[in-house]
Amino acid sequence: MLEVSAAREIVLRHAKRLKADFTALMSSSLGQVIAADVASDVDSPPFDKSLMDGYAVRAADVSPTAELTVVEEIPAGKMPTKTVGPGEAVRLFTGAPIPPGADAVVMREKTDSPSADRVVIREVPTAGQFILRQATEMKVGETVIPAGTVLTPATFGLLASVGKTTVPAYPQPKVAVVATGDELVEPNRRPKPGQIRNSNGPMLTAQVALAGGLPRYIGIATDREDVLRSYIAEGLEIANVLILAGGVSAGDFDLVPKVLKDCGVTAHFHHVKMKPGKPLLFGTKGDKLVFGLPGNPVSSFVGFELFVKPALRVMGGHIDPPTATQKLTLSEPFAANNNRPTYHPAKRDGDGVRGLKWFGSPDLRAMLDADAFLVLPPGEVNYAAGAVVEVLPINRTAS
Ligand SMILES: Nc1nc2c(c(=O)[nH]1)N[C@H]1C(S)=C(S)[C@@H](COP(=O)(O)OP(=O)(O)OC[C@H]3O[C@@H](n4cnc5c(N)ncnc54)[C@H](O)[C@@H]3O)O[C@H]1N2
Ligand code: MOO
Repeated sequence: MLEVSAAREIVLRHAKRLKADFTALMSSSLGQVIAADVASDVDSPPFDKSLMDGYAVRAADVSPTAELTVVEEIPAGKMPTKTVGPGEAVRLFTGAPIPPGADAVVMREKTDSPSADRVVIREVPTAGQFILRQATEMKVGETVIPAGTVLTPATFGLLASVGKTTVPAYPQPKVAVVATGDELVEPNRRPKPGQIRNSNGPMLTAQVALAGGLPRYIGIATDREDVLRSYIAEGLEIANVLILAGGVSAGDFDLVPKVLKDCGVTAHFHHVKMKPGKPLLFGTKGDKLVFGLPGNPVSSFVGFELFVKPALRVMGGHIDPPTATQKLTLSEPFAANNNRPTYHPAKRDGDGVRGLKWFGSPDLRAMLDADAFLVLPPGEVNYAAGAVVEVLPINRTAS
């Protein structure tokens, strides 16, 4: 059976970055990755500008208690029309251009104004003070946002300052989600005897969104080949990635592997040496990726984190698949005995981590507090508090 690392390599070999397209700067594009370097079309600031409200002066002119003639007033947004000569000052405001001749700004609080055209300067300025030189932040033609940058609020602001309202970016992969199983009803229904609610659908669509994909929930496919076939066909039609949850193991009603094959999907693996989530299937049809996640909710969750999420990150143009594990110290003793490498729900605890109480793959409730998994080797483990363990962190929210 394939190790997790080998299975992930197979997935990543098939996950290709999507073709970049122009994206408007809207909240829905936050998190997308910019596909080409963005250069500035302006100097910023475009002129030497004042960092304070006050007076532009010639530093060499100003002795303690110098009185200067105010020759002009420059609000932000206006250009100076006069040169500051000896014994002269210009009244100006934060953001206003520095007039020629001046080489320092004195804050208004350090001055007195005996009349509209006179100012007494009560501090001796150093040359250059409170002046932000032209192009300190960026020069015309300079690359200010390299390809690979993620669209964040700061990126939006920077793009706006260089005149961009759209930018080439990798699209978010579209991900169709299908739940399978005759026992399932949607969450707004009361389950009848033998039924349970579909928790994987909402959980997986949320995981897709958090991983930077665009979820498209298709519905619950019953355990009939024709129904499953039509859901699979729809998913393959509308999305870059199709996720099915349930129906992938060995039962008579576990139809997913067979129907995927009928639909032209080539399976690359169908079992991974891990717990939970062993009967996980990965296949492709052309450039579409297909994941058959085992139906137990925590199996689906772990399968998504380990295999679907790295694929979505690559497809969305992210540079590093964000599934690296970390070494953390256990804050409490932890013991387990599993026959396969196991991902056990855990919670980070200060600088350390602790294993959560969990009875296995159907126990989604244990995930309520989880923000990581302990990555446990197979066999018996008996760790004391303070032992260093491998941990797979998970994002719980967008922040
Ligand atoms: N003979 C074997 N039986 C099983 C094997 C095996 O290798 N041989 N593997 C076991 C393992 S491990 C897992 S995990 C499960 C996964 O099986 P399936 O993917 O076929 O999942 P189902 O049988 O459809 O469901 C399993 C379990 O999860 C519940 N479920 C399914 N979908 C949802 C959903 N959308 N929301 C909430 N709960 C869901 C379902 O009712 C079942 O209880 O197979 C073992 N069996
Ligand atoms: O691996 Mo299954 O996911 O044990 O429950």
